[in-house]
Amino acid sequence: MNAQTQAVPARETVIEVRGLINRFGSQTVHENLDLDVYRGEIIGIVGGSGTGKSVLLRTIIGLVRPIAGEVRVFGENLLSLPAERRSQVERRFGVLFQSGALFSSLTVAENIALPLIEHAGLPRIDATRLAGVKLALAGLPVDAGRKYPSELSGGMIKRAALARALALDPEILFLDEPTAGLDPISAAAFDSLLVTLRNALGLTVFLVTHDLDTLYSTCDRVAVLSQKRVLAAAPIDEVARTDDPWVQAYFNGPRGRAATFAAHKGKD
Ligand SMILES: Nc1ncnc2c1ncn2[C@@H]1O[C@H](COP(=O)(O)OP(=O)(O)OP(=O)(O)O)[C@@H](O)[C@H]1O
Repeated sequence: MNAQTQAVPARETVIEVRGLINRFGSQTVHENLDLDVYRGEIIGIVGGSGTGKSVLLRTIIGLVRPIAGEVRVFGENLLSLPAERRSQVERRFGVLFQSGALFSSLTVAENIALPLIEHAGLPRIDATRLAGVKLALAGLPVDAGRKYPSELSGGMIKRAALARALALDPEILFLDEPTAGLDPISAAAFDSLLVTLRNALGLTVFLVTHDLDTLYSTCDRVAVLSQKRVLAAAPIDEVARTDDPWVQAYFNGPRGRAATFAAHKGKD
C-alpha cells in the first residue's frame, strides 16, 4: 500500500444507480442515468426545473418504478427484491418531502411517534418519550411537541418533519428542497443543523435543492442533472467549472457568484 492509498480511505458506495430510464408517456425524464452516493457524504442534486431531481429521489426510495435500470442500495438491487426484503431496506431511509407532509390532525410529537409505533412496534408511551429526543435532535423546544403543525412557523415545520424523518434512526436521509420557503436565517440554521447531524450520526444525505448557499455550506459533492443524466458529480468548485450552459448560468450568474464569495469568505 502506498502513502496515497493510506491517506485516502476507500469510499463505500451506499447508493448505486445504473442505466436508469424514467418515462412518463412520451416524455423521457432519465435516459441511462448513472450515479453513486458514498457513505457519510452530503450530496446535493441540482438541475434546471423539470430535469428529474425529485423523480430520481422518488425512484431510489421506491415511489417511482423506472422503465429500466438498476438501483442498488447497501448492495441490494431494490427493483428485484421481494416486497418484504425491500421494505426492510427502506426502513433504513428517512425522507423529508418538500411540503413537510406532517399530519395536520396530529400534534408534532404524535407525528414523530407514529412511525415508532407503526414500524418499530414501540408502545405509545415509549414512542412519545423517544419523539421528545428526536425533537431535541432537530433543534425544537419541548413544547413544540404539543403543538399542531398549523401552529408552527415554516422553519419549525421543516425541523418537525426532519425529526420525523429521523424517528427510525435512518442511515440515509433523503431531503427534497428542505430550505424552500424559509427565510435566509432559518435556511442557514437548517443547513448547519444538517451538517451537525451528519457529523454526529454518520448519516448519508441525498439532498435535492436549488439553494446555492445550502450547496456551498453543506455538500461534499454536487450532482448536476442535465440532458436526462448526471452531467457531473464532484465537489462544488469542480462542478462549477463544467462546460455546460446551465451550469455556467447557475454557478457563475449573479446569485452563484454571491454564494461562492460568501462560502470562500467564510473559509478565510
Ligand atoms: N407522476 C408523474 N407523471 C407524469 N409526469 C411526471 C410525474 N412525475 C414527474 N413528472 C414529470 O417529470 C419531469 C421531472 O419532474 P421532477 O419533479 O423530478 O423535476 P425536478 O427536477 O424536481 O423539478 P423542480 O426543480 O421544478 O422541482 C417533469 O416534467 C414532471 O412534470
